[in-house]
Amino acid sequence: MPSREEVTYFGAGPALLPTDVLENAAKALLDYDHTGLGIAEHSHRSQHATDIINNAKADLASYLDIPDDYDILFMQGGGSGEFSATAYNLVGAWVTRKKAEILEQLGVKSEEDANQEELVSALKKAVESELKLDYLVTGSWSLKAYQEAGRLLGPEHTNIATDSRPINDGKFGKIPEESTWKLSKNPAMVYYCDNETVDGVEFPKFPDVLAPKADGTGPIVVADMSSNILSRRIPVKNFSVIFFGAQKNLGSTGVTVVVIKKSLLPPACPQPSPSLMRKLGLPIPPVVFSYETIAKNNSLYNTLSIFDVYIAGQVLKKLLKTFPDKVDGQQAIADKKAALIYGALEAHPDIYKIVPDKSARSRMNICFRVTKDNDTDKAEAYFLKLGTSFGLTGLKGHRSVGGIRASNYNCIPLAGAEKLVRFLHDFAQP
Ligand SMILES: O=C(O)C(=O)[C@H](O)COP(=O)(O)O
Ligand SMILES: N[C@@H](CCC(=O)O)C(=O)O
Repeated sequence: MPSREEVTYFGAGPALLPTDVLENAAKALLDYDHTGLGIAEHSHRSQHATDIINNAKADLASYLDIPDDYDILFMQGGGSGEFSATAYNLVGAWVTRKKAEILEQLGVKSEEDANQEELVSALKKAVESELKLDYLVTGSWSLKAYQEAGRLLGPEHTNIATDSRPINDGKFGKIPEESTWKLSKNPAMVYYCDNETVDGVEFPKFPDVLAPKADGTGPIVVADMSSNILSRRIPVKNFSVIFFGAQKNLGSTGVTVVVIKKSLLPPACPQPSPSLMRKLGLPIPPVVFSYETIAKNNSLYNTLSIFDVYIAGQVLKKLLKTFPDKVDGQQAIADKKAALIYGALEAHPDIYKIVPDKSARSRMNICFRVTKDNDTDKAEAYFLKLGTSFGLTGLKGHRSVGGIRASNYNCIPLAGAEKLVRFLHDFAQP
């Protein structure tokens, strides 16, 4: 049986966690902070829990330079839960904005003062003719998010603003030119997945076409950063919502983080009443997916896994200690590891074929095929077997696409990436 030190695990998530964090967490499971009670046993209503949440929020804000006009929520339900939550909450916010516009047109101050029939009828008309959610479909996860929105709202309210497959032989692997995107007029949100884990595609930078204008106005941008958060600097100000599951670059499976602009929360933007949404034929989020409920309760509307927040908090403390220049320091290492691995693959084009186009290659999930003697299946099976025997594990591609995938998350040490690079060169020898 190999020891922890002998294995470099390149799985796509859950992923490696720092050993010292796990050692401390193991102790905290038995006795948290000399209280004689483990961290998973303490009440989520205790001061300990509140401190853990507040410290993790502050450290995340510091590490990523998240401005004060954003809130940070810890939620449950994973990435898939957020596919639904973003659609529910952003549609609610759209209705709130539209309602304010209509009330102004009607010349009344508040919803109560309006003629209800008139208001509902005008809103219904707006929903039918204008309500759209835009999706940039560049891989399996953004496709799933788009499909979920269609399931919840009806496909007539969703718009694929761009789809990578038609420009790449029916497969994901490229990001279409921004000039070809068909964005809707004032959509409830423009949604994209910054890094597609399954397909190895990452946006090289924030899309220019979505950037706010000089006066600060611009589209409402929502991004899934589940698999590349904390690995590079992001222009937080350009986003209305950023979400990510913890289990790749932040911590253990069990919490999903939402970074949300406060202007989407009360008092600036309260969600419409359930009865209004029902009259409009629009869905109402389950209360645990309501951002305003979670924000109002500082992520403790219901029982949260404080143990998972604790681990995320410990990882953040470690990152802040390791990188005085915060996420820029981590970015330099992530980029270096990715460049080394891609370099080794490119050195043997007869054996390795990198799946995505060079312009959209992910630094986090390096997807490639292996062929020897014209036999890909045999070569990949042998690659995985041999890799495992050298302690290089978790390299199998996602079951939907096959191939090999080396996930280069934060916790893969440089030495681990270098070991993979040596293996790639050795394996390529005749
Ligand atoms: O993006 C990925 O990669 C993921 O693994 C998803 O965020 C996972 O989603 P859930 O399984 O948490 O729904
Ligand atoms: N993030 C993992 C999980 C996928 C899954 O749920 O199948 C991956 O992309 O491989």
